Amino acid sequence: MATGFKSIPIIDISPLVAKCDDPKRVQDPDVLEVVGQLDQACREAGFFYVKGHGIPDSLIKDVKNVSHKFFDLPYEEKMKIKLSPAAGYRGYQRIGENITKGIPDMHEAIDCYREITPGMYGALGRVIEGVNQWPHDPPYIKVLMEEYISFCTGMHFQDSFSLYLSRKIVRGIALALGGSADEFEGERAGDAFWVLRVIGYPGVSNTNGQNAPENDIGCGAHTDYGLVTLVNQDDGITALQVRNQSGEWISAPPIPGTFVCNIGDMLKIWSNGIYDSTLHRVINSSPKYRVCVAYFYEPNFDAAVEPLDVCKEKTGGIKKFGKAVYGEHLASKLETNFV
Ligand SMILES: N=C(N)NCCCC[C@H](N)C(=O)O
Ligand SMILES: O=C(O)CCC(=O)C(=O)O
Ligand SMILES: [Fe+2]
Repeated sequence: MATGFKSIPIIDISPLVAKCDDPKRVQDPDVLEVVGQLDQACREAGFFYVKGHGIPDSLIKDVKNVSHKFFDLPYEEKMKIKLSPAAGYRGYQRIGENITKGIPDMHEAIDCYREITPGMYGALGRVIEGVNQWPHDPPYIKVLMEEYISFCTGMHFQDSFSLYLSRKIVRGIALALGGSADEFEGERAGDAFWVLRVIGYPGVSNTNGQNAPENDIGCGAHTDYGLVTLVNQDDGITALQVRNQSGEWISAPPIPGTFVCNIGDMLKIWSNGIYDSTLHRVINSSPKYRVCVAYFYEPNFDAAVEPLDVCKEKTGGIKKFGKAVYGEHLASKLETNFV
């Protein structure tokens, strides 16, 4: 549950990154220290910064630079990869196209999802079947984003997984909940779905006069849908805000070299509400155009999600949530996000 937190903690996860596959990790004091910090941050804010994550700083910067280059292109150029239901909701959405609680968001974006081939998940997967639409300009955007996705999700390297940042964080969270490290492997998230949103938020001076926005909300208050989100935001602009239990909006300013990490709806269910998917929103009140590359690490597309026994025991033995299917949750969001 989000408490009255006033700031968002910073966690150096390097011991977890280095040792999370070591069977002796549960006796390692450095790993246990990180696990304790994760537990506290997830209980109090549902948000934390991660440093010591191992993703090269140059790549973190390059994906933002290439995103700026894309959003700088003329509207007609960007519309060549227009998102549509027929394209599996993949591609470019113009400013105001994404709707949050009935209000158009003042952002533009490229939405990408892990590829779903026809029939892969039967009727459940149909809405999102398709391949990602990448622009031809800037030419290297596809390669760069795919490399970035590999670092976040995992890469097969000589028969074993390596560099899988999200999976490592989720392993730490599984231990923090009192479960085994592989609680979110197998049928739960062993074949994780993912989402990448390349997002652009106009600055206030860019939208004066004729293009005056209908509102100043870059992205309205929402929760994320899956397990954990890794937010890679532009340096120098404070725009992301997180709501605490007193209803105050706490800023999450960019801290160079870190990601902002937050809990999604499926982890709220699995944890039986011990961790909450905290409401957040984006308001870019700076004159500068802001980009954010948000990576969402999700359960298996067809995962049936219900409170873990270990979490139920900790919360009085009562299930606070019924069963949800991740793919259904995503589909219901897509229906209301794009009308
Ligand atoms: N895949 C994720 N999590 N996307 C987050 C988008 C949040 C805005 C959306 N209109 C909404 O209301 O959810
Ligand atoms: O732009 C940001 O900092 C966060 C974006 C976000 O919350 C989202 O896309 O779900
Ligand atoms: Fe979000």
